[in-house]
Amino acid sequence: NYYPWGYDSDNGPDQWHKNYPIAKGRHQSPIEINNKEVHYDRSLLPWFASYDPGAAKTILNNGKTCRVMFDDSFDRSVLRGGPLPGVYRLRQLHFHWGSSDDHGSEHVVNGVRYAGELHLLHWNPNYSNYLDAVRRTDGIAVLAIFLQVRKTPKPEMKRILEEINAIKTKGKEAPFPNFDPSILFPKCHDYWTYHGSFTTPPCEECITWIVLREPIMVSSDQMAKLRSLSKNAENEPELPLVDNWRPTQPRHYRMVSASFL
Ligand SMILES: CCCCNCc1ccc(S(N)(=O)=O)cc1
Ligand SMILES: [Zn+2]
Repeated sequence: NYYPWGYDSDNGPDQWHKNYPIAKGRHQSPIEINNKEVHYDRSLLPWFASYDPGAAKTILNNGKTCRVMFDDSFDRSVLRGGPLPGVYRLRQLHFHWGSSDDHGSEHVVNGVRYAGELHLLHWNPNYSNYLDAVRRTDGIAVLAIFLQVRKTPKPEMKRILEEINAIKTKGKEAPFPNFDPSILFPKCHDYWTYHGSFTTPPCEECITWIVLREPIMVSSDQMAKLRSLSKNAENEPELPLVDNWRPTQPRHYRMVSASFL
């Protein structure tokens, strides 16, 4: 009998491999990024995002995260440069967060956990579609940005957090027009990059990760807003949608390159 994966003890990250064997692969994400093991690669180029605000479509609570979907029917919003061989199309963005401000990110930097992590997912249009791209080692690129709690809220997060009330429960979706996610980027574009996987089932190892060194500052109230989402459907008992992060996975001699000294 089918039992959906999740983040609880009976269906959480330690159980995923039973239905998704790739979860025990050698190129899994997230990982711990330690300065001592990072390789400075001076050949790494800067990355560039050219996003069309008109590509933003809807915002959804899928019971696992809060996700904004974009029109990826052509090269309308793209990421290029950095470690990427060409342009990759923006398909969606989503978040991972904790049950309190002291944890919630998926990647961990020198032992530091952040309150959350924003993922912008892009796919390689050399492949016929997204599902084809997820079967390729160079199919997907995810730009990851840490959320750090400080007194000052990030005004650019307001637009997303205002929509939370419309998507409180699993399956709820609302229109989300005219949004350019690059307003969420930090000033500094320094990054680490390595080859890894989806951090949720099916855990395919198809992702070029681009993890920004500089976190964006959000307020504790803004994190509380994310935590006000529920993972249950409307007519079910309320279950808070929190701690939707996967613990770090073995690095297995993978090279983590840094674009900065
Ligand atoms: C075949 C279906 C592929 C899974 N598509 C959802 C998805 C997107 C992004 C991430 S993450 N957290 O690695 O960025 C996980 C799962
Ligand atoms: Zn993610």
